[in-house]
Amino acid sequence: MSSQRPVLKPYQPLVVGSFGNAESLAAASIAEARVACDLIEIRLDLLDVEDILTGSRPWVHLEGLPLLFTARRGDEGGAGDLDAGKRLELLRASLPDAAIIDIELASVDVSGSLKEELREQGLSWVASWHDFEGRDDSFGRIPELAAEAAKAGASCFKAAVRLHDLEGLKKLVALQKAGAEIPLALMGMGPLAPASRVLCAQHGGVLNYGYIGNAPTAPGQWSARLLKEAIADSVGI
Ligand SMILES: O=C1C[C@@](O)(C(=O)O)C[C@@H](O)[C@@H]1O
Repeated sequence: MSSQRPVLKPYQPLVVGSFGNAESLAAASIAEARVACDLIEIRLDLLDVEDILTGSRPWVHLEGLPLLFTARRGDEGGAGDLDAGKRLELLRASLPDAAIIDIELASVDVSGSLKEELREQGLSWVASWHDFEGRDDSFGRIPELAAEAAKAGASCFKAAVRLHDLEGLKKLVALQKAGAEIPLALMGMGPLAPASRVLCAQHGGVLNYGYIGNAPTAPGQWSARLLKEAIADSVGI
């Protein structure tokens, strides 16, 4: 299976449906997923890693929707604290089914050989970055991190930042509106996450994450179906 590849363009907000556990992935139907999202994120770190490395493909029933594969590192919210070697092995195992790959900006240095394989296969990758604490300096860093992602060859820069107040929300939306040299996907986490996700989609956010099933993959995430409806109702207003 090699799924169709999404085209990332500002002002065409795509909704990404993610699964917080193996049960939610197993229970999802392609019909339900098509209603909820435009592409699916498979969080490899949240699944049975050894099974996947020995050939299991628990996402195969979702064939037909573009699949984005992520093997999240522990210090950016990943489960199991997988080392770089394991995360690379997981991503490699997913390549035949992948439409796009997620690599943390902080993992780019150890992902050289994978990046080379992606290039050979014409697969693009999203550079991601997370701040689960919501540090004061995060907003100021986003433009330089996006520039770094562009320089490393990413086709999109995605950052998720915990928001503490309305000022933070405004700063995040202003950054999304300003854009970057590559497509940008900003999103808040925490109680202000839902508001931030609709506003960022309205202001050019290309990838907008929600969950399918019974467990979010980030604090404050909407269900993908509701997020898709909210974005469809509000983009262009
Ligand atoms: O990087 C992201 C974004 C995310 O952290 C969110 O905030 O919705 C959810 C993760 O599953 C995904 O890999």
